Amino acid sequence: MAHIIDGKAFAGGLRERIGAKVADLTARHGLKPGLAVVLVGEDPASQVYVRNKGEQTHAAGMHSVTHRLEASTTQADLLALVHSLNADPQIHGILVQLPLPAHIDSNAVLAAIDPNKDVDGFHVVNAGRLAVGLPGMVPCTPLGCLMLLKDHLGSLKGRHAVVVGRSNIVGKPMAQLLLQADCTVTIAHSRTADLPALCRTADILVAAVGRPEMVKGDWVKPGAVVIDVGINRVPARDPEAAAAGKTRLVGDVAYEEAAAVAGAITPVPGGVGPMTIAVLLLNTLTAACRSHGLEDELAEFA
Ligand SMILES: Nc1nc2c(c(=O)[nH]1)N[C@@H](CN(C=O)c1ccc(C(=O)N[C@@H](CCC(=O)O)C(=O)O)cc1)CN2
Repeated sequence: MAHIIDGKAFAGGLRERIGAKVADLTARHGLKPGLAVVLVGEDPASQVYVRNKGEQTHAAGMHSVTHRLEASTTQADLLALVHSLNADPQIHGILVQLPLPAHIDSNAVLAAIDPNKDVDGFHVVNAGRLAVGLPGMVPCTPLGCLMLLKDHLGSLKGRHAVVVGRSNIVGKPMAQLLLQADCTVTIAHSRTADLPALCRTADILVAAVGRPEMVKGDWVKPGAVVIDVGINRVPARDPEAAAAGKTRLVGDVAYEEAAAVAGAITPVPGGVGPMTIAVLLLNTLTAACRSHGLEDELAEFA
């Protein structure tokens, strides 16, 4: 049976270290990192994530501001808010929660965020910095996955990593990070020929496709490390509960089957998910330190 990679525990430890660093920075330099989160509309999952972001930012001793806007907010009003946050010296990180309502062009909004305050790492300038190996803001979920992998494996050098999924916010940055860590990287997707056979060649298999339990146990090479980025809500197992509308969370990996073959695996929930917000705090700390020429303070998080 595979080792279970406990992302929840790792994220808790990381948040504690960030909190200690924030207290230290505030005492020595009067610097209090500030994060602004913008939510448009009432998507229930987004409301939970945004509330958690606010609570965890506050718990880490940071300045936390949440802007909750109505679903009917115009793109022009949202852009005006982003511009005002870009100009606010108390705000070092800006995050616009996705998805945005359909009438808003997400790319236009992400492009309006100052790249140095783009703690999501979604701005094209940060995607470019990552691609060419320059310091920038790195998307939270892939960076969290990399941290879990390094914590479990140590060096990733020479390993074959297969990333299933080619999104701009997970698949592509994940592949870039694995490449920087000296992996041999293959990006696969729904049109990849014989996906199961390709996955079976992976020492590190990252599933980020958004399809419940798509990656089966016989897609996993014995001993491989499986990182499940998926968060899918499906009907509860119990038919009565399902009929009553109860749901459960599953990843993109058929967990039981894969855990029987893998060397290590992240569960859902409790694996990659909690890393997303912990790394958001780290990115906010990073943005704050860089804005004050205090990059050296970040050495312990490298
Ligand atoms: N602007 C952004 N929007 C979205 C992002 C993002 O990184 N930036 N990611 C996701 C949602 N997300 C954070 O925003 C997020 C998703 C999941 C978790 C998490 O801790 N998941 C738990 C389970 C939670 C549950 O019970 O529902 C887990 O996997 O253990 C945190 C943050 C989309 N939008």
